[in-house]
Amino acid sequence: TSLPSPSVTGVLAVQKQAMANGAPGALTRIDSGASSYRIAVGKADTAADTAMDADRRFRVGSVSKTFTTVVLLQLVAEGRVDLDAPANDYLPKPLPDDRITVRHLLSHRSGLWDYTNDMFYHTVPGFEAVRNKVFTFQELIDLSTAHQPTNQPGAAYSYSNTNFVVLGQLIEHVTGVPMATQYEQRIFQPLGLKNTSYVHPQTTITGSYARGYVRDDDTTLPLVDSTEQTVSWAQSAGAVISNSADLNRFFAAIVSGKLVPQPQLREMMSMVPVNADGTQSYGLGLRGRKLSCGVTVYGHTGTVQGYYTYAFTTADGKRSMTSMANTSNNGTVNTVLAGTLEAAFCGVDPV
Ligand SMILES: C[C@@H](NC(=O)[C@@H](C)NC(=O)CCCC[C@H](NC(=O)C[NH3+])C(=O)[O-])C(=O)O
Repeated sequence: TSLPSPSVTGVLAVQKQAMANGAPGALTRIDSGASSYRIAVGKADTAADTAMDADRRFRVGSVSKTFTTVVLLQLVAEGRVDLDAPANDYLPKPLPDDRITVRHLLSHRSGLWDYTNDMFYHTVPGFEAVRNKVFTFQELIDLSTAHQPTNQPGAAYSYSNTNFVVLGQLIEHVTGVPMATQYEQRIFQPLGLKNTSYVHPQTTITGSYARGYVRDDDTTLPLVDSTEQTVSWAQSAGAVISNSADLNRFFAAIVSGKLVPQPQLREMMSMVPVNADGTQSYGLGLRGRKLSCGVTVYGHTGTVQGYYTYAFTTADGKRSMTSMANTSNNGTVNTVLAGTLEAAFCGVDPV
């Protein structure tokens, strides 16, 4: 199916609206066949008054979950992990419920409590308390299992960072190889993702990058520069650094079968609706969004202190889009930024 041409004016309008609602800057890159569009507004560094540009690196937050999923599904294809086996078969310390399977973790159906609900109840104090901390996977899992589950295993979709922290621990326990090496050898190097890295627990972003600014719960206070942090509170659930070109290439490679063999890709892209009107769905470490022009795009969103990300591609990988606004704890900006999907894939110009 041929898509409408991307609307550059539509992307620009959405990015300006994001700035009007408090984002210091925003960027979008669209790759469509042989054409690339790079659109940026505002500032990458407000103190230095540096302009944003679409090639800058940033923290991708939960888009990291798809990187972790690719590693896991490669292990499934290698016969080293069974999707429907109890996760406890592969963990150093058992989860409280033996009925939680690997698939439950990948599809956010385990019921494991999301420890970030407590950790970031107060946004800036919560962030300041952990920004230089280094956690083990087990410490994060223990924070979660101190709470009752949100649902019986498999009974409901309940998004939780804990699921992908458990998957990081599972991958390291099964292979004896750290996540950083897994990402590097199985994804970054084979795809030539030169602007993508996993430097946990280092706090700095190398190369050309955008600084991120988290908004205080008291919105009258100035934004807090949240660029330097370990992201140890998320790790395999949110600590990857990348840029728009690399994320576009990553998602196009996934749906084109370049990273995950067909049998596992089919599992990954078996989407379950997660909202009332069915426009949003979740597969295995993958979000689906049905847009106004009838096309469904596949990818992931990300929220980490200072950065909102949308990274999606068409089912055939022929058109990909990544957009980022360098603020967070600002629901309006997050919602407004989703408009880049309509502009990029449906040619919608909101003005
Ligand atoms: C939802 C998103 N999830 C992620 O990207 C994961 C890694 N991030 C979170 O769970 C949010 C952590 C708090 C952010 C903080 N918020 C607060 O502290 C709220 N009190 C902030 O906005 O910076 C996704 O999957 O798309």
